[in-house]
Amino acid sequence: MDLNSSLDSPVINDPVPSNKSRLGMNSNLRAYSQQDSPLSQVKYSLSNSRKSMGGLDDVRSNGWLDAMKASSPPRKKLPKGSNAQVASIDYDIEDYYSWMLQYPSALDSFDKIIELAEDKKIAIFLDYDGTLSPIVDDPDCAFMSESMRKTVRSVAKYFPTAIISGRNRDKVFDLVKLTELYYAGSHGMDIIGPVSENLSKNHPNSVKSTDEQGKEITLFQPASEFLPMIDEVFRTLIETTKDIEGAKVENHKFCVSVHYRNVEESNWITIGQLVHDTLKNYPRLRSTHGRKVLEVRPGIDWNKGKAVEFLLESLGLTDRNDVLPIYIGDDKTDEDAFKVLRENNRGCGILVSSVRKESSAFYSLQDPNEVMKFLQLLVNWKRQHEKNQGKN
Ligand SMILES: O=P(O)(O)OC[C@H]1O[C@H](O[C@H]2O[C@H](CO)[C@@H](O)[C@H](O)[C@H]2O)[C@H](O)[C@@H](O)[C@@H]1O
Repeated sequence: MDLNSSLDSPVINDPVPSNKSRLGMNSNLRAYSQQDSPLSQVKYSLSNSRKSMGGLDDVRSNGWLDAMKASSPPRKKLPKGSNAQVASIDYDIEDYYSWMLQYPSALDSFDKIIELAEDKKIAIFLDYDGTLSPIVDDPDCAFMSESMRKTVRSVAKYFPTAIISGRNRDKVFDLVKLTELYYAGSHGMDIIGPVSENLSKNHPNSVKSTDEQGKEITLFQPASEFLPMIDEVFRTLIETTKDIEGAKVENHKFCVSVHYRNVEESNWITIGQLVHDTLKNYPRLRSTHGRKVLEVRPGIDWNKGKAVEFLLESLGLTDRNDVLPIYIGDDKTDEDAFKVLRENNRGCGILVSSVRKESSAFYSLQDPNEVMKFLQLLVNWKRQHEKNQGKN
C-alpha cells in the first residue's frame, strides 16, 4: 500500500525526466548523485522527531497508523489438532468461512485448478515470509522447515519455480538454500533468471552473467542507481530508531524494512512518523506496508507483479495460452502479482491467510502448512500425469 497516495495503488510514477543510469542503461530514473544527498539535513533523534511532528498528527491523519495496526493480525496458537498454525485472536470462524466463499481453499479446489492446468505448462512463483516460513518475531529466525525445502525442491524438478521476496536476494537464498530455483529479492528489484535473447530488447538493463555454479544467468536490477540512497536511508533509520525498544531496521539492498512487531503499540506512531519524516527528504522513494513492517523502496514502476512478467518472459512463457502461472503469497506486496495474473485470467493467485482480507487472488490457503500440502499435491499430480503419458 502506498502511504503517499491512494491506498490501493502501490505504484507511483516517477516525475523525474528520463536519463541514463550509471551503468549506461536506459532508465526512467534520474541518476542519484551524492549532491542530492539530504543526509546532512536529516539529523533526527527520537525527541526532536516528536517535537517536529506537531503531536505526531501526520501519521494519525494520513491513515498510516490505522494501516500499521491492520497490517498483521495478532497471533495465537489454535487448539491441538487444528490445521492452522496461527490465527487472529478475534478469530471469527463464521466470518472466515463466509470469506472463503469468495476465496475458496486451493486444497479443496485442487481438481478445478488442475483442470485449468490440463495441457498447460505450469510455472510456480512463491513468496517467502508467511508463505514458505511461518511468521515469527525475529526476522533472522524465519526458517523454512526441511520438509518444506524438500517439497519446494520437488516442485522445481517438475515446474519452473521462482521465489519472489521483499528480502535481499542473498538473504532469501541463504534461507531457502536451493540452487534449482530462480530468485527475485527486494520485491522483484533484484532478479536472477534464465538467459533469454529477447529480454535484452525489452529490458535493456538486463545483464548476462554467470552464477557461483558457473551457470549462465540474467541479472536484472532496475533500481541499481538507488543503491547509495537506500544505504543512506538505512543508516538514517538505524540512527533515528535506535532508542525505540524492539524496533529493527533491515537493509535489503534495494529497500529498507523497519519492523515494529516487537515495539510497544504506543510507540508505533513514532516509528511511522520517523519513516514518514525521512521520506520527506527523499521524494524519489516511497513506502509500502507489510506485516508489522514499513518498507522504504525506490519509487519506480516495478513490483512483484512486474517481476512475475519479467520471469515469464525470460522463461519464454509469455504471451502464450498454454501456460498457467501460479503465484502463492500472503502479503500486501503480493497483490501486485495477483493482479497481473487476474488480468485476462492469465493465471492463478493463491492468498495465504487465516483471516478475512481483500485480495486479487482467486484461491486461499490458511498457512505455510497448507502451502506445503498444496505443492505436494501438485508434484504428485504431475508425477502421475507423466506416468500415464508414458503408458500411452
Ligand atoms: O516478500 P516476503 O518474502 O514475504 O518478505 C516480506 C518481509 O518479510 C520479513 O518480515 C516478515 O516476516 C518476519 C519473520 O517472520 C516477521 O518478523 C515480520 O514481522 C514480517 O513483516 C522480512 O524481515 C522483511 O524485511 C520483508 O520485507
